[in-house]
Amino acid sequence: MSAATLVEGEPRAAFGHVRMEGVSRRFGGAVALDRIDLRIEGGEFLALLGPSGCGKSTALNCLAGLLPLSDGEIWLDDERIDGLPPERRDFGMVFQNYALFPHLPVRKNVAFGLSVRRVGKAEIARRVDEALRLVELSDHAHKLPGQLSGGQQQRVAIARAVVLRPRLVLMDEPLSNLDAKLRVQMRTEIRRMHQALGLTTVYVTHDQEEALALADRVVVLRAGRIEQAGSPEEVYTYPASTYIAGFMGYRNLLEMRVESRTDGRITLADRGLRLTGVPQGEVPGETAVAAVRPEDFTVAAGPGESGSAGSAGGNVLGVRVEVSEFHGREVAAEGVTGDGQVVHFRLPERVAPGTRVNLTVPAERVLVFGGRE
Ligand SMILES: Nc1ncnc2c1ncn2[C@@H]1O[C@H](COP(=O)(O)OP(=O)(O)OP(=O)(O)O)[C@@H](O)[C@H]1O
Repeated sequence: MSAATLVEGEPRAAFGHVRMEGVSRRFGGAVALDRIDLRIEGGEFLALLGPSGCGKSTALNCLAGLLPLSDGEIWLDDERIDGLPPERRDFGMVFQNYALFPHLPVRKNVAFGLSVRRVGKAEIARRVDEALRLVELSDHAHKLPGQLSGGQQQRVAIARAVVLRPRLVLMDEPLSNLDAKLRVQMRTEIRRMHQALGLTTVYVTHDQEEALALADRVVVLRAGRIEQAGSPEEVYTYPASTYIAGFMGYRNLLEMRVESRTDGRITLADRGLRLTGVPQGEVPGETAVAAVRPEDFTVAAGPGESGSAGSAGGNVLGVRVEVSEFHGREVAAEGVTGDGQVVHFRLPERVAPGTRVNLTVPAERVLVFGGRE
């Protein structure tokens, strides 16, 4: 199989791990990365996730050697590498803008790095053939980049990086210029290729779905610091803060007064709403934030009042539907409580604005955080 022969005779990961230790990067007075400690295991697929400006690209560029560090060190096993120029790190980069040579055909674009490294002609031909087969572009080898679609160009960029058998592949939002359908297709291809080649990969994205789908481990950055790191399942199920919860689909972040605490549960009340949920860590203050995913609300059958015990053994909220949007398999809805609190939820079908519904959500699906951060 082409994917296997591309790394024939080589270990799946050419090192044990890469470590960033206390890495900071400042631009003038602005701190883009603030004392990052991160260990990337050989063979793993790690996603750096966060909103625009949180420091993702800076972290990647520091790893690549394109940006010098303001503080800290980068190690590859026992070798300190932060002083090495990019070409001596032996890492491959894939950017969102492909950065292909427009005047060179696909084949020469992919061969370029090998020619620079003075690899023999026969060896170049063999490895380029394999890389093109891997990204399913063998039939397009003689075209110029301008004659290819965006997705095909991005596949050339990926082939060009992996053909060098880099120790680490660094990808900076490689799919962000593609349309939604192609993005999902390419995502699967990148995952498949990682499974076949086992190349250690660091992948920067602001798209939580992409990070969760691709990565073995997700590292969420906030203002230059690591806010949470864990498997996709961990970060999705147990977000460490309201910031992460907001990223992981907890669209309802309701700041409310703490009313009572009983063993393992906490009840919040405000604006005609009462919600009982599970505290996430310490919740010491008089106010807290209840985080609920829209899809965790279900529409209750009978009439009820906000705060009464629902059949789900949890919470009941009465809301007036303001907007309901058809999304194919489901209807996304926005409603308000009697006291004007906006709530996002799902409906089985579209309803007229003004319709009153009762929503229930079990207490286990309500995460309570110590405050909006
Ligand atoms: N060359 C630079 N000069 C000055 N400030 C910079 C420079 N590069 C980045 N920054 C600042 O550092 C911070 C982090 O930027 P970075 O590009 O790493 O964020 P990002 O998370 O990758 O964002 P995006 O998703 O928008 O690319 C931002 O506040 C940014 O304005």
